[in-house]
Amino acid sequence: MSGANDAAALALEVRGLSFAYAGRPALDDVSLAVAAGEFVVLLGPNGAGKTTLFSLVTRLHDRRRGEIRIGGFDVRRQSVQAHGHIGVVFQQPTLDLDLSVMQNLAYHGALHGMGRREAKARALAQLERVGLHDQRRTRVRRLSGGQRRRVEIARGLMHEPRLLLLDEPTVGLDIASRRELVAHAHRLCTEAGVAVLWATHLIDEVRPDDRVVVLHRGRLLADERAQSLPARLGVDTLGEAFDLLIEKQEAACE
Ligand SMILES: Nc1ncnc2c1ncn2[C@@H]1O[C@H](COP(=O)(O)OP(=O)(O)OP(=O)(O)O)[C@@H](O)[C@H]1O
Repeated sequence: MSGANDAAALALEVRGLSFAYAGRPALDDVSLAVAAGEFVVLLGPNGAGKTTLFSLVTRLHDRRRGEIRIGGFDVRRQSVQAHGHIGVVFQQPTLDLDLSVMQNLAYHGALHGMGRREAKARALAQLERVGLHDQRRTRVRRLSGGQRRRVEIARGLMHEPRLLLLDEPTVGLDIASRRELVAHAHRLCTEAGVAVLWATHLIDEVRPDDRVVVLHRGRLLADERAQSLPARLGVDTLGEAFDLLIEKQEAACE
């Protein structure tokens, strides 16, 4: 199939990506690949460029340098195929609070060209997966923050994407809800084969086995297993390793 080249095994491939807001660089020569079914943490402090990267992958912004492929498809030249393979949970919640859970999901299904019956079946399946089947008739306004996030994940998976992007999905949630959401995202990879790129600034969301990609001031500073990073940098914890990488980058920019 055209576009499904050697990179087809990769859910996401970003090569040499650079982007600036009105001349101010936000991403500088970023390259990164996420394999099918892989869980990757994109770790960076506020302003690192995480949301900008997601905006370029989803084509909210397009004036950039570099290459982006989703499931082997180029996001510019094969936009329909590429974006058919992607689900997104944005940093800012985007559910309609006055509609029920099911109505929100049905709306998403219609946007993706699903018939009503198909949309309903897919929505119910995803709600079952996130444990919100019983809440399907509840207005979103009445759900907790954690439940709303899970509705957004269910919505993002209705069209069965190969890649799910989550941009700081735990903002505003309590510790138990955060932990549950992280566990859920890992299950999506192992049980459903979805590749997940999880953007966060919170070190405690990273598990030792996770591959962690550190981004700061638009540059990739590390890309390796979380457990190997501290030893490589001669420190004890991932938090210290993260601080050290940021300090070095700050010093280099001065
Ligand atoms: N619309 C915009 N116009 C101008 N500059 C922007 C815009 N959006 C982001 N920036 C700048 O680009 C840089 C990267 O921001 P971005 O939002 O991508 O970072 P982030 O890692 O997602 O941060 P956060 O965790 O705070 O969301 C920052 O310096 C930010 O000020």
